[in-house]
Amino acid sequence: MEYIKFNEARELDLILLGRVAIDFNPAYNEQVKEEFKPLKKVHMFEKFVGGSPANIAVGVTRHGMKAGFLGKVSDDQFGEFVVDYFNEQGIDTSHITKCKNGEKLGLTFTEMLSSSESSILMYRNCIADLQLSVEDIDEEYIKKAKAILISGTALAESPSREAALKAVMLAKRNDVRIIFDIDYRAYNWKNTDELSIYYSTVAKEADIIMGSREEFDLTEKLIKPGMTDEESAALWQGYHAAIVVIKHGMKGSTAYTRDGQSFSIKPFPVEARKGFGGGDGYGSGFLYGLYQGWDIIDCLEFGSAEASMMVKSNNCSDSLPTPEEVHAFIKEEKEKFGEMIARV
Ligand SMILES: Nc1ncnc2c1ncn2[C@@H]1O[C@H](COP(=O)(O)OP(=O)(O)OP(=O)(O)O)[C@@H](O)[C@H]1O
Ligand SMILES: O=C(O)C[C@@H](O)[C@H](O)C(=O)CO
Repeated sequence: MEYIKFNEARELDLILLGRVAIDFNPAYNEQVKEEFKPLKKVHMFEKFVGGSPANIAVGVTRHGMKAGFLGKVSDDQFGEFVVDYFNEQGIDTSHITKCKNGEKLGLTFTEMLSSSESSILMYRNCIADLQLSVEDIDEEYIKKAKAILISGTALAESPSREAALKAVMLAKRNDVRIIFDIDYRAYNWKNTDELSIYYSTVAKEADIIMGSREEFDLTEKLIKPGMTDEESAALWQGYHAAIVVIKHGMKGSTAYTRDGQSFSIKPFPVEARKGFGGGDGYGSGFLYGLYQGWDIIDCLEFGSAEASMMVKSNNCSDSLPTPEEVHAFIKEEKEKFGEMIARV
C-alpha cells in the first residue's frame, strides 16, 4: 500500500532545512586508536560535518537520492568546509548562504565513555544555523522538491523559526510533502512551552513525523500531555500525517500508518561507540525505503540497520553507508542471529 505520494516530476527528492555544524570526535583509526575516555583526556580529534539534517542530507545522497540543503553557514573556513563537503557528496548547495555578522557554525565535541555512555559538549554562541531568515526561503527552490524535511532545531529561535514556518507554508501550497524530524536538542530551547507551540505547529502540517517518545511528549505538552503512542499517532493523523514514527531507543520503534496499521522494529545488536547519529542513519534509511515504494516494515528494517551501523561508527556523517552496504549488513546480521533478528 502506498501511504505517501511524491510528485515524481520534481528534480530534487528532498530539501533539508536547518542545522549544520562541525563535529569533533575523538580520533579513531588504524594509526591512532583512541579508546573510550573522558573528553578532557582526549588528545586527538577528527573533524566531520554534523547536525542532524546535514547528516540526513549526506545519508540520502549516499543512497542515490538528489538532495538540496537550505541553511546558513559561517563566513570562514568551517563554512567552506561544509559547502565543499556537501558539493563532493553531490548535495545541492545553491541555497546555502553565508552569515554576514560574524556568526559561527556550532562546534560539537563528542565524549565517548563506553558503548552505552556518550555525551556532547557544544559551542553554540552567536550561532550561524539559526540565522536562516525568511529572505533565504525561495518559493521557486521549494517547488523543485518532492519533499522538504524540517529539523525541529530550526524552530528554536528567530529568524530561523519564521524561515522554517515559511518553508512549511510554501511547501503546502506547492504539492511538496512535509517531513518533520523533531530533532530535540535541549541546548537550543529556553522553555518547553515555546517548544510545544512551534513543534506542534509544524507537526499539524506534516505528512511524516519522526521522533522519540520524549520528543512527542514535548510536542504534545500544551495539547494533551501523557498520551500513549497510539493516541499520539491518532492525534497527528487527524491533521495531515500519513506516517508517524515513534522511537523508543533500544526498545525499538513503531511506524503508525493512516489506515490504522502499525509496524515495529528493534535495533540490530551492535557494540556502539556513541549514541549520536543513530537517528540520522534511521531517518536516511527509512526515507530511502519509502521513496523506493517498499513496504513500511522493510523501510523500518533498513532504517534500523543503518542506525546500528552509525552508532558503531566514529562519526554521524562520513560513515553513512550506501544501500549495498546496508543490505550486506542486514544479510550478515540475519545469517548470525536469524531472519527475525530485528523484526517484532
Ligand atoms: N546502542 C545501540 N545499538 C544499536 N542501535 C542503536 C543504539 N542506539 C540507538 N540505536 C538505533 O538508533 C535509533 C535512533 O536512536 P535514538 O532513539 O537515540 O535517536 P535520536 O536521538 O534521534 O538520535 P540522533 O542522536 O542521531 O539524533 C534507534 O531507534 C535504534 O534503532
Ligand atoms: O548536534 C548534535 O546534537 C550531535 C551531533 O554531533 C551530530 O552530528 C548530530 O546532530 C546527531 O544527530
